[in-house]
Amino acid sequence: MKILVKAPAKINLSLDVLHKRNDGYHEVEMVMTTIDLADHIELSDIRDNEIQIVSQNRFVPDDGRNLAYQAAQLLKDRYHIQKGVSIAIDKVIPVAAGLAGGSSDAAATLRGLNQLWGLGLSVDELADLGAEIGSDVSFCVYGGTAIARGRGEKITHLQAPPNCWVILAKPSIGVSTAEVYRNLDLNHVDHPDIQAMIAAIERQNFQQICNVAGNVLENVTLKSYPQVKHIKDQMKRFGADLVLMSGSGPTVFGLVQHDSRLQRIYNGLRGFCDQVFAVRMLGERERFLY
Ligand SMILES: C[C@@](CO)(OP(=O)(O)O)[C@H](O)COP(=O)(O)OP(=O)(O)OC[C@H]1O[C@@H](n2ccc(N)nc2=O)[C@H](O)[C@@H]1O
Ligand SMILES: Nc1ncnc2c1ncn2[C@@H]1O[C@H](COP(=O)(O)OP(=O)(O)O)[C@@H](O)[C@H]1O
Repeated sequence: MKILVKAPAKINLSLDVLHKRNDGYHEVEMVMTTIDLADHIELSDIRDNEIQIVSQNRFVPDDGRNLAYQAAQLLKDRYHIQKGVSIAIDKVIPVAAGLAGGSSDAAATLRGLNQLWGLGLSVDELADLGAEIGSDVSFCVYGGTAIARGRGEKITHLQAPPNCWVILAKPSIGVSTAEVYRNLDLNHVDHPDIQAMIAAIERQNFQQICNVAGNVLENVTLKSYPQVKHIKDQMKRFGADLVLMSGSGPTVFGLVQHDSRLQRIYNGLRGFCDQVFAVRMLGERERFLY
């Protein structure tokens, strides 16, 4: 049997880091939302009792380093599954981009194998398993829009932000999340107002969302990679309503409400940046509920 699952990327509308914890992780408070830029994953039964990763993308590991592999291994171990699976990843989300591509592949694999292997797990159980793989995996199991706390795995659902375009531009560098957190100096950060972001989403106030958005990791990545600053400046100049880096970067996203400005920003960015996407937020329309 074969199962197809969609693995959408996320952006962080706001990202705050509260403190460094004793376990080495950072306590965060983030507002995240899934966007219509997705990897497609095909899960197929195979004869041998093993996990195979198939991907055309040379940046995607095909062994135990792959987060989708880790998701399958976790389910096999926890539920004593004596079956094999082939995981074909059609990679659309740029790798090491701050868009949670690997985490979303892992989450999609958890959802898909739950079906393929008839495990009958609830979405909350899958999210708990996801937290064992990575901090962003629980959010990706649910999708939609949410506040993520703890190290990212404590999820509170929110309604979708008002409809708008999301323009993404990724410079041709990859960023290590661990390194960005390591270089963060919590004595010198401007904390975004997460409560104001939540209120703005609840009131469906697009302008207020743009006013209060912030990401404490942005300056860390900007310092090491001036290309990111250049993209930010250009996206602002072309007229995006909000311009912010997603997660640990280096992808920069712009929010735009009016269709008329979209083409201008997209074309302007394509002039000097290879990877540019214009997509919609998925909001809560495609929250995974099973
Ligand atoms: C920054 C964020 C924002 O959404 O996303 P990305 O930029 O990676 O997409 C996340 O916090 C990333 O989550 P994720 O990529 O799942 O992180 P993990 O694999 O769990 O951790 C990678 C490394 O980042 C650091 N880390 C991660 C999460 C956290 N709350 N504190 C940390 O200090 C740790 O050094 C850890 O070893
Ligand atoms: N399925 C996967 N897709 C992409 N990268 C993966 C995957 N599994 C593991 N990785 C590894 O995870 C690292 C982070 O990738 P990714 O999840 O795309 O970025 P980010 O953490 O910035 O959102 C990459 O360097 C890559 O080697």
